[in-house]
Amino acid sequence: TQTTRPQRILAAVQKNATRGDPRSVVKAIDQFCRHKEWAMNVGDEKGCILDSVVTEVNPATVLELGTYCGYSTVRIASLLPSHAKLITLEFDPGNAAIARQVIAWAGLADKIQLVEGASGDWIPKLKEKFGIETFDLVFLDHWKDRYLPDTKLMEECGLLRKGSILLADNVICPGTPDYLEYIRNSPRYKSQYFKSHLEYTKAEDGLEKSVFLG
Ligand SMILES: Cc1ccc(Cc2cc(O)c(O)c(C(=O)NC/C=C/[C@H]3O[C@@H](n4cnc5c(N)ncnc54)[C@H](O)[C@@H]3O)c2)cc1
Ligand SMILES: [Mg+2]
Repeated sequence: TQTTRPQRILAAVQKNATRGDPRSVVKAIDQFCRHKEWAMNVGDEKGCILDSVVTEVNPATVLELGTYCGYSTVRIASLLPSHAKLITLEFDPGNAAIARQVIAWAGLADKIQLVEGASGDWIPKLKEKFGIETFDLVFLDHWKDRYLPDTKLMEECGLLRKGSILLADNVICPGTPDYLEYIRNSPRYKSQYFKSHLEYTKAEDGLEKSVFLG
């Protein structure tokens, strides 16, 4: 019977990556997606920008919207300080199941809380459920029409503090026009665009980094 793309990604990790070595998991997925089968991971080029933002922010609390197979989850968590926690939301059960195994292979299960459910349902519950005050860093990489409503929801739920960083993937391709318009024109954010390319291709894409000003 036919496997799914996430299942093929997990197989590539289990075949080519070293257990407990997050960077080898990242490398195995990038190799597979570059040479065998494209997939919507943030990828290595934008991944290096992601790494630099994570290293600069050195966050104690991270929220990721849209786990998919766990590529960026593992990439971010591999750079976090020991006490830091990453919560990642994924509503597709198949993707969540694969991501859990990718995260386990990387040896990062104790740093990552994968929540199976929709961002709109879960963002209002994160404080009470996980004892989170605010997030130091949010990585947005889920359905592009959810970036804006979920950002407004995070504001309303008091999950952002002065200095919280939002990092959004795909602001050019597929594109998130309503989010960009809002975040670039809001007096409550200071934004910066990092030009790059759509993962594993030559098409333009980029990350938008925004600081919440309170
Ligand atoms: C035209 C065109 C099409 C596609 C591309 C290529 C391209 C390149 C990229 O980097 C991309 O990130 C994407 C993209 O569409 N990403 C969507 C990612 C979804 C994952 O997140 C999950 N999810 C989606 N909404 C939610 C939600 N509310 N709560 C919880 N999980 C959610 C889904 O279950 C998936 O696991 C596409 C480029 C150009
Ligand atoms: Mg993306």
